[in-house]
This record gives sequence, structure tokens and C-alpha cells, in this order.
Amino acid sequence: MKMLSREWLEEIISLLNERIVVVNQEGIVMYMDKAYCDFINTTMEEVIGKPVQDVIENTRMHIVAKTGKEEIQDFQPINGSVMVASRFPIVIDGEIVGAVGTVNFPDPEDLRGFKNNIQQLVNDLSYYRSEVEKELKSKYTFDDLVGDSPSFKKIKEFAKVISGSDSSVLITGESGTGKELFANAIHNSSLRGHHPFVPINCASIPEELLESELFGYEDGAFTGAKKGGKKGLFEVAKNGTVFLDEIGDMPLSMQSKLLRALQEREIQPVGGQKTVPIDVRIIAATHQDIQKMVEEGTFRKDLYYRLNVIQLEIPSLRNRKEDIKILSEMLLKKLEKKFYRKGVMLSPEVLERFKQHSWPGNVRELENVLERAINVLDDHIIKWNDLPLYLRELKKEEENVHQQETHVKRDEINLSLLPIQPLKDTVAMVEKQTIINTLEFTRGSKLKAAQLLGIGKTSFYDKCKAYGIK
Ligand SMILES: Nc1ncnc2c1ncn2[C@@H]1O[C@H](COP(=O)(O)OP(=O)(O)OP(=O)(O)O)[C@@H](O)[C@H]1O
Repeated sequence: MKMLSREWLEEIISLLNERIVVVNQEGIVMYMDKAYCDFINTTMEEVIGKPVQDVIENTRMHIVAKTGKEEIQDFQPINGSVMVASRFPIVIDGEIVGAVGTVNFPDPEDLRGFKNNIQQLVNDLSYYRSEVEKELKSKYTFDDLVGDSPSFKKIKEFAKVISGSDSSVLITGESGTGKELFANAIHNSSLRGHHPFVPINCASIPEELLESELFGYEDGAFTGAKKGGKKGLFEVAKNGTVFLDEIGDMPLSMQSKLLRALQEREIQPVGGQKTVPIDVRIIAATHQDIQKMVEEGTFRKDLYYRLNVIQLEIPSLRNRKEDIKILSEMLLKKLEKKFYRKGVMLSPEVLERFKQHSWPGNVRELENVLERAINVLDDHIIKWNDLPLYLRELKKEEENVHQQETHVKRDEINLSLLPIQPLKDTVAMVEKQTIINTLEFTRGSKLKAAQLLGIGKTSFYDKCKAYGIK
């Protein structure tokens, strides 16, 4: 550099595409090239030693000299033209001593190009925004919930009634029974129906990310965080509904934070100090026995009470077999569209088989079985051979049903939940269940069962008859 005279340096700078300004740490102008001075109708003599904000319109040079954070390709209006400005801190021996700024004088053609590009970006942005908004709208209504059985109709009616309230709802039921569908329908017919419906599966998000997904994060909250931070789903769902699916899988530490957010109706984004008010309705769902989890201490009792203001228990498909036909018809209509088929039907033997099956995966399993069948279908009737192997193996299935029913019966009486009713009714309930359990244990031998229960054979037979145990 020593070889270059001042004239050479001036000339080199004037040949560059960019104009240059240098400030010290206080934001005082130390250098500004001649073309820049000409552009803002001033001279070098006039600007040197002045605060940069008194010299250049809309400058941020004094800020960069303080924060040490570079700013690249920023639009800066000067003298009625839009400039593209970049600002860099000057760091010497680890200390910020000032800042250097460059501006481009785009020629009018470039400027027009810029404007068009920006307009295109604005158009794209509003298109994507409306797509995201559509995505956040709940897609299902009560009309999409198919089922004619009394138990299903009863729960659907109840869900319709409670959709008008703003209380939290806890939906329980086995996997694939339609809990998410119910949550959608409740949101849709609630006063929040025009606002977003934001589902989140608590089981599929790693523990360390769950908080930032729900509550968002501030700029620089952790390594890998997006610049400028990110809104949490509670904020995205503003005025709408947050659907917390698989709530039973939420880690205890997160349960405490969620409880605090619901009690105080505000959240604190990760890495931030400020709190953000929230206005959302919570619908939670789980296929787990959450009451048992509370008893075992794996789910917070206080959070359970807060979520369980209204509880909906969706019946499993095996307990409403009358719905299988109508559900199959609806699902086949849906699948016909997907697979370009028409008039697909179930053969009577397949329908009969469906009624015998225990459907551990409920409606989702039925949907999968039908989709598989339609894929291998020759004509338009789904027959025995179009079923998956496990449905064609009757014997094993029967054993499964037996096991499942045993399981269901065993769980039927939860002592902490015994109803308040005349004592003799409760005694009868427990007596009946004990006889069933004992008969299962003795594999049907009544004699052994009577012995184990310590009662006579006649008395045992009488009780079986009275309780309808065959
Ligand atoms: N009553 C119903 N009418 C129409 N479709 C249904 C019904 N119940 C469930 N389905 C369909 O079954 C599938 C599973 O439903 P959904 O995801 O709501 O179940 P879920 O109980 O939330 O399951 P998981 O516990 O596994 O999350 C979906 O494709 C849904 O559309």
C-alpha cells in the first residue's frame, strides 16, 4: 500500500462500482469518496468530522460501528433513489474501531429489474401465505364423522353440544378411532372456526424441540436457530385451536411449562425475556390410560384436570360393529376416487369377516385393509382372497378377540372410579366381575371356580344365572 500515492488510491476508489464511507466508533465520518459526496451535493471538506447521520439519509453506519453486526445488501433510500447498502464493522486487534459502508448506485434499468423481482416475491409471498392459511384451516366437519351406532351417535351429539363452549377438551380412545377427526369437527363448529386449527403430535417431536415448537424462540436462542427467531404454534394458532395429539407422551418437564402457559395465558419464547399473550382453545387427545398415568405419577394431575374439563371417549370399532358397513362404504367411495375405480363393493363373506375381527387399529386399520384390497382387485367385488393374510387366518384372530375381550373386561372395574350408587349394586358389579375373572382363570371349569371362591356349587350356579354368565 505504501507504494500507492493518495491520487492513485482516490482514482482506484472512483473506478469501483460502489461508493464508500468510513466512520469511527462514534459514528463520525472519517472518509467519504468524491462520487458519493457529489451524489449527496456536498464536499469531502464539509463532511469529514461530522456525525454520519447528519450527512447521509437513513444511514445505519453509527449503529453498525456500535453493535459490530454487519448488514449486507440492505435497501436504503437516499436523495429519492433506492440504494443497495452494505455495512461492515472494522475490527482491529479484536476491538471495533469503526465501520465501512458501501452503496451501489443501481442504474435505472437495474432498479426496474429489482422492482419487478420484488413485486414477484411479494406476489409469491401472498400466494404462499394464503396456502398456509388454507392448510391451517380445519378440514373436517361433523358431517365427515360417519357412524350410525347408538354409542357413536351419542358421542357425536355430545361433541356438537360442547363445541360451542371454549373449555378445554380431552379426547380419549384407542388409536385410529377418529380422535383427530373429532378435534377438527369441534373446532370447525366453534366460534374459533374461522381461525387456525394447529395440530401438533407431542410424540413425534424430540423432547428438546417441543418447547420451541410450541412457544417459539428468539433470534440466536440456540445453535441452528433460524435468524430472526421463529413463532411458536401457540402464536400461529392465535384465536384458534391448538390440538395436542398424544398428550400422554409429553415429557413431565414440558407438562409443567404447558400448565404454566395455560394458567397464565401467556408464553415465553425460548431464549427470550418478554412474554407473549395467547388466546387459543386447547383440545388434547391420547390413546393411553391417562388416569392411570396420573395415579402412577407419569402425568401431572393438575394438568390433567386443566385439560379434562370436558372429556370425550370415542368408542372402539369392535364395540360398534354396526358401523363397519357404513364406514366401509364411505371409505370405498373415497378410495374409488384415489384409484380411479367405480362401484367397488364388499362381498357378504368379507363383511361377515369384518364383523368378527377385533380391529385393534380401528377405522385406520379398516381404511388400510380396504386400500390394500382395492389395489389387488380384479373386478369390483372385494372377496375373501383380497384380504390380507392376517384376516384370512380365522383361528388366531378368534384367540386375539378372546384375549382383547378379557383385557377389556379386566379393566372394566377401576376401584378408584366405582360409581356412587346403592351399595348392593356396587357389590353386585364387583361380584359379577370376580366370577368372570375366576372362570377365565379356571378356563371355564365351574367346579374349580366355586372352590376358589369358597362357595358351594349351587350358590355358584345361582349367581351365574342371576348375572347372565354363560
Ligand atoms: N367416524 C369416522 N368417520 C370417517 N372417518 C373416520 C372416522 N373415524 C376415523 N376415521 C378415519 O380414520 C383415520 C384415523 O382417524 P384419526 O387420525 O382421527 O384417529 P386418531 O384416533 O386420532 O388416531 P391416533 O390415536 O393414532 O392419532 C382417518 O383417516 C380418519 O379420517
